[in-house]
Amino acid sequence: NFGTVETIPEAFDREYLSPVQIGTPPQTVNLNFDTGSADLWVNTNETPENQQNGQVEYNPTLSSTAKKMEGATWDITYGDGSASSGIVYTDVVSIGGVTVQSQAVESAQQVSSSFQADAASSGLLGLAYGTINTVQPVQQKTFFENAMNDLASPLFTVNLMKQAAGSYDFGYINASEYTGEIQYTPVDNSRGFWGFNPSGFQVGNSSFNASSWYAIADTGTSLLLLPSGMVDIYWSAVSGAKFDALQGGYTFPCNTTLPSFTFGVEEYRGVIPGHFMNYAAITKTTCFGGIQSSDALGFSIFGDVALKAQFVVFDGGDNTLGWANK
Ligand SMILES: CCNC(=O)c1c(-c2ccccc2)csc1NC(=O)CNCCc1c[nH]c2ccccc12
Repeated sequence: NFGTVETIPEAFDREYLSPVQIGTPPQTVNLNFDTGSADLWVNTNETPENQQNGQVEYNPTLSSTAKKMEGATWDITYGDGSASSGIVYTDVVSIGGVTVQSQAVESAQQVSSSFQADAASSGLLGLAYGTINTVQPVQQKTFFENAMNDLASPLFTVNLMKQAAGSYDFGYINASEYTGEIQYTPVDNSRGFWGFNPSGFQVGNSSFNASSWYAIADTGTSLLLLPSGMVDIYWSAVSGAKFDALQGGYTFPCNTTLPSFTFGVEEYRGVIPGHFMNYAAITKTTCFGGIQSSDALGFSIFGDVALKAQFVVFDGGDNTLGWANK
């Protein structure tokens, strides 16, 4: 079978939320689909009231198909320092008509401040490899891993848009969502991520700089995080841009016209329009850049700033990533 679900951007395209049905009768919660992690966790009736800000909850006691996974716990800390933890149920989970009968649904008994403040998001739905799922003592599979063998094709596609509704498709490739040919490239999943090797980069209409490095395709990270050498070259082409240690990255005058950023995947060239690199206004006149350094991380992250310019196929059958412009 196959299915599609819309995904809606929050302010600044900071994150994208999609409706998910959990339990019997179905309870719909809006979750952040995250190809950079592998836990499906959600605010529930067990989440402390003082750690919530109006989020819609999943209540397993109201679901006839919910089963507590005795003795199971989860505890996740993301690179930005945010964290959550709790206990585990299994229940029926459906996305866009694709149903998994027994999906591990992780109930949050603790969420850190950035999640507490995020009123629109009821949690995350991990789409990375289950090898980094945090449930103990028995590690759990992601929704996609559980659904994969029943899908027409063992893949899902990501079509994020700038300040507009996009979609996650499961089990099929919708040719109307991209232009040209899809460039497939092998995935390095040794760290549990959808890792790949870009082949170089280009700022605006300048020459292409061939280079090979390791990056991950991560819908759960907002920005495009790249080696500082590339980031410095990009921002040196923007008059008035500067590294602002207080803001923790490059800022630039909001009224500047920004150059595009092109990345290579083998022979393919993915183009990110210049205006995608304006992440958010800090003041009336100063804006924060969408391209920032990944040096502190040790690897690059193609987050939403890059992904919203592309149509990306996440193929769990042959462990490849497919890239196309749109
Ligand atoms: C900024 C979020 N991204 C990360 O922390 C991250 C890092 C990472 C590692 C070190 C320093 C900064 C980032 C590596 S892979 C990676 N990707 C993920 O961890 C993907 N999941 C992010 C979930 C997430 C963390 N904080 C949020 C706040 C709002 C919505 C979603 C989130």
